Amino acid sequence: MPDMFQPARSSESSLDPLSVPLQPPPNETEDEKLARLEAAREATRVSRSIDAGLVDTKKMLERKRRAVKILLLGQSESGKSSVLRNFRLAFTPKYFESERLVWKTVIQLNLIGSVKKILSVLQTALDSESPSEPTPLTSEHRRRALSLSPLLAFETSIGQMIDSTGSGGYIVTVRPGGGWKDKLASFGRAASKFEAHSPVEEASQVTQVLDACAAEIVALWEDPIVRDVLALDDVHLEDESGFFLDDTTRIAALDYVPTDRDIMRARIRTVGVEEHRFVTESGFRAGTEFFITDVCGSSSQDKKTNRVQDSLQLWRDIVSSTLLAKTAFILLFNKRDILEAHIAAGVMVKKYVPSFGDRPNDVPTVTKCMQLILHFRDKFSAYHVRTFFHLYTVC
Ligand SMILES: Nc1nc2c(ncn2[C@@H]2O[C@H](COP(=O)(O)OP(=O)(O)OP(=O)(O)O)[C@@H](O)[C@H]2O)c(=O)[nH]1
Ligand SMILES: [Mg+2]
Repeated sequence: MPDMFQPARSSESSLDPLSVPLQPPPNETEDEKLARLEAAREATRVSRSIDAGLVDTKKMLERKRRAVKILLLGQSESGKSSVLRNFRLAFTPKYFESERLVWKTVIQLNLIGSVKKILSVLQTALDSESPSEPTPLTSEHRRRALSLSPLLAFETSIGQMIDSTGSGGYIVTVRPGGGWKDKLASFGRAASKFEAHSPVEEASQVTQVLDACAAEIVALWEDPIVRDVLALDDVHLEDESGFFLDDTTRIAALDYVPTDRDIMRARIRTVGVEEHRFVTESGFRAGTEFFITDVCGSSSQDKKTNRVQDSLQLWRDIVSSTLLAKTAFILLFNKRDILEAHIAAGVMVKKYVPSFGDRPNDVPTVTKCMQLILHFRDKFSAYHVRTFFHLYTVC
């Protein structure tokens, strides 16, 4: 038996070290030989596919290096995913069109979510009724709530189908990745034949039940007693995102197809991080490759902190990051239409931004006066010198 601890002889040391284990064993049978050769072929195939994967990865990284990369940041509900949606409408219209039916289901779910919220407030009011505190709700309200209850089951079943995380309260919340869109796409697709309990059948049922319930939903939402009960509970659905109750008749129609505007107003909460890669189909520099990363936003747990302060804090955190020292920033002052509506309703900006002071409380002053921008810019330039754009937008 050879001594394994003896140094190899010089003639052996020049051998390829792999050649020894790869040599056929002595007394190899024909079957063993075939198996060995097959294993070698398989190993070569795997090795080549790894090489091809490495080449693809290298190409992808090179493409990514040259592509436009955008990271969307902002607090929850600030409109990050809407910016992405707007972007796709403008620069990848064919893709946007292909997703229209996906958004139909999201909008239907938004509408059902609002109904669910109203019914929950009414239920609480009915449950807490006492002789000393009678509720203005009547047996007719009970009947209406009962007649609308089948709608709520759809929210659960569609949520399960798209693997909704369910943590968004009345808002659809999906896991990262496009999986939910693929499921909703098959869900919303029209089909002449469908299997029992298939997504298509369920989609058709949601549309039919919504159509059948439309008059009841409209009556519920337009009922002054219901509005009073909601207001007493400080529930203002019309100020919430994904609000479609004023459009019930149109959305619940059997032949409803969402408009671009509807799609922009739809609300679905992002969780985790999603990277979207696409090549622009039209517009400025068509053919440009983009990687846009959309992340879930967070909101301050402190209810006393208003959203402007929350955004400012987030902005400070971002601009002070040394990792982003050389990154160009685009600061979007979106939801300009909401600002206009709030100012028209008499909301005083200085209540939320004390440094706004006693300037005229009108839209041109708020948007044009650079107080907010300068505030942001000061915070911005205090840390680093880099490219900075700001835009006012409406989704
Ligand atoms: N009126 C109005 N609504 C807007 C505008 N931009 C966004 N929204 C609405 O605001 C809601 C929230 O927008 P999203 O894009 O889902 O917000 P997000 O930042 O992605 O939120 P998370 O995914 O929770 O982090 C949606 O219902 C949008 O339709 C705007 O300019 N005007
Ligand atoms: Mg989002």
